[in-house]
Amino acid sequence: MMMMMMMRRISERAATGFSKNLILRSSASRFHGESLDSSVSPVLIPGVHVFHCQDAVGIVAKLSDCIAAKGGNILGYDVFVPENNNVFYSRSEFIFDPVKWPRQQMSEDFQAIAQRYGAMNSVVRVPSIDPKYKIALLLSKQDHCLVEMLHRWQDGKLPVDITCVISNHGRASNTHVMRFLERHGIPYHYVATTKDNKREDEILELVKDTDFLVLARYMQILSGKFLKGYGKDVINIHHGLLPSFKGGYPAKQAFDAGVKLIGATSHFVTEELDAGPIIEQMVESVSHRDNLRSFVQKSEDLEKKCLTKAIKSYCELRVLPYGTNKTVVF
Ligand SMILES: Nc1nc2c(c(=O)[nH]1)N[C@@H](CN(C=O)c1ccc(C(=O)N[C@@H](CCC(=O)O)C(=O)O)cc1)CN2
Repeated sequence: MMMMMMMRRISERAATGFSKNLILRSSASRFHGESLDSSVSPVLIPGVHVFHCQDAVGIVAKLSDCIAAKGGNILGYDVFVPENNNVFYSRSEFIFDPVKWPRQQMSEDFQAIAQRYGAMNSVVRVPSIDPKYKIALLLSKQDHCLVEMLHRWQDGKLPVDITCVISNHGRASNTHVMRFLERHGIPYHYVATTKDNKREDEILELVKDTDFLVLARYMQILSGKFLKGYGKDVINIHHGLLPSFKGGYPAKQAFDAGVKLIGATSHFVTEELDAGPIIEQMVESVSHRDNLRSFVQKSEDLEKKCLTKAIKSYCELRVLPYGTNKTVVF
């Protein structure tokens, strides 16, 4: 539900669009097919479109015609039509000339098809024109997930704007994390919580302008009131292979259970703890030679990779709600 609100919100924002016909050479490419005019070869930029509607004949044709009619060239096209379930999902990657297909017109063209098919989701993004997703990161005491996300963000692998970091634990200003945040102008908000006061209203105020939230080992259970008040997607990383070992200390639960596979799970946050739609999972073998310390270390390594992959997929419009508690991840 929340993710659909998020997708719809992005779609609304995209529709109000960015009509700047910027030609950004940094992420542009030259189409090496037959050029329409040998004197001027257009600078083409990438776009992504995801679509989810009731299944019907001709949707792919309609969507591909929409792109081709404006001179766009489809580079990749994923379609999913589950059996016994009359729905259609697609994700297309294309390049186009923003002079020939202005950003606002692109939104209107896809919106017209979405209306024709009564689409549940239709979201288009042009990464080099549209603003990056704004996110806030929430964490508690451990910061290995935060550090990984900051490093991936710094090397450009996470195309987001980190508006702030919020934690219910304070951190000394001379730590690596705090120095990094200060260097990059990312505010750190220490919001101490107690069992009786989770200070959710203050957190809501701090995150009101974000597009989605990331819980990077945030050890407080968010209330349904908070999730409804925020109204957009919240992504969590659980250092266990859900649905096994929900709740606290999953690595110890797994160790005590004598498992031979441990894992990490990134999922959407719902009111019920560790029960939201799964986005990404990663696993690693363990054996009798492992101890609790190596379980925890391996879990943390998986956790970091799983979370950043999930966030990247989400930003690339690869993740769509499917049924009541699943996802399609293209
Ligand atoms: N509404 C939701 N909130 C949160 C979710 C979620 O799925 N739905 N995920 C958690 C993260 N998490 C596991 O990944 C988790 C966090 C906290 C606990 C827990 O038992 N917390 C204790 C307090 C522990 C402490 O203060 O150190 C509690 O709240 O009583 C279990 C699992 C984030 N929030």
